[in-house]
Amino acid sequence: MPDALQFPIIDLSFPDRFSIANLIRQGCVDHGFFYLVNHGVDEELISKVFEQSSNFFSLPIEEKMKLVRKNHRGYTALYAEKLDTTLTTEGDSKESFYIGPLADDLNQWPLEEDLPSWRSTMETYHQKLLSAVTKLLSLIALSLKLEEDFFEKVGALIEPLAFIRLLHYPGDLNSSSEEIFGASAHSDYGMVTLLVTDGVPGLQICREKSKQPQVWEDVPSMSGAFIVNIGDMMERWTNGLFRSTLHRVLQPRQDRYSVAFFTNPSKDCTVECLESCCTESCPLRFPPIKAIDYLEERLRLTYGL
Ligand SMILES: O=C(O)CCC(=O)C(=O)O
Ligand SMILES: [Fe+2]
Repeated sequence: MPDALQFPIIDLSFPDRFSIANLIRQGCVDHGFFYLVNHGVDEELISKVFEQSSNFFSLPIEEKMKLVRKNHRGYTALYAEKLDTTLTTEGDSKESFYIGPLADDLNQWPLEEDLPSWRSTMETYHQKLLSAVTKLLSLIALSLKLEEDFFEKVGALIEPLAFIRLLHYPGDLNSSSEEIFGASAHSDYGMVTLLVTDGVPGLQICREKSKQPQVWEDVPSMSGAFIVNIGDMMERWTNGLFRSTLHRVLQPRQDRYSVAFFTNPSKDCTVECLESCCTESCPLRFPPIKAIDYLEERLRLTYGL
């Protein structure tokens, strides 16, 4: 058995930004994962989000299906999504709910009389997370020896395509198939993801995607911390220097809830290899691509649209 994973702990309030940036670099190069503490998002708000998430998933399926996913917002039922597109089995044993950018009016919301304060809780969470991610991205820019406002300057943060995903993995499914996962193996598509779980284990990473047999290691959750992981678009920007690590969630034996916050660049932002990351010994791996084109292609593959 490999030793338990130890990711760096990044303290967003730490005054020495350069030493924090170095630690971020280490986390992103070695694992593509780190923990984030003192992120400015209240415990109380996080608890409210979990409570409201459980309120929604407890509704009868007919009610949930009224908000079925459209424009990548709303409800996705159990087995309806398969993150590992190579698997031939039925989909992942989770249900989820997406809430996208607040400004464009595409979100779907439960009625206020059914779930009071649901919408306002999620909107507050979206705003708070976006502000934490914006601070984090300035440190990520420093960690890449760029100016702190690099991601603003390239237009990634004009109207970032940021999504909350509420997740529920039912614990009572008793599936006999070993091929069914809560969330099958995947990497995230965007720049960074901030994840918080209810502490029920299940998340695992595979650090060497192409090594066979694959080695999967448990990711412990840390109370009060976000688990942060690098997504594919950041991997493309850094020509693979920062890893977008394969991860999955095992089917839990008890109910498991988590909340992911995916940050993708604004739709017209071009994701192209940083000059400092393309060298003779590390030639260009990914051509430039517009964020929206990349995201839509990945969603098409996942949802088979
Ligand atoms: O629920 C988790 O712990 C991870 C979820 C995840 O990886 C995802 O939604 O992309
Ligand atoms: Fe993920």
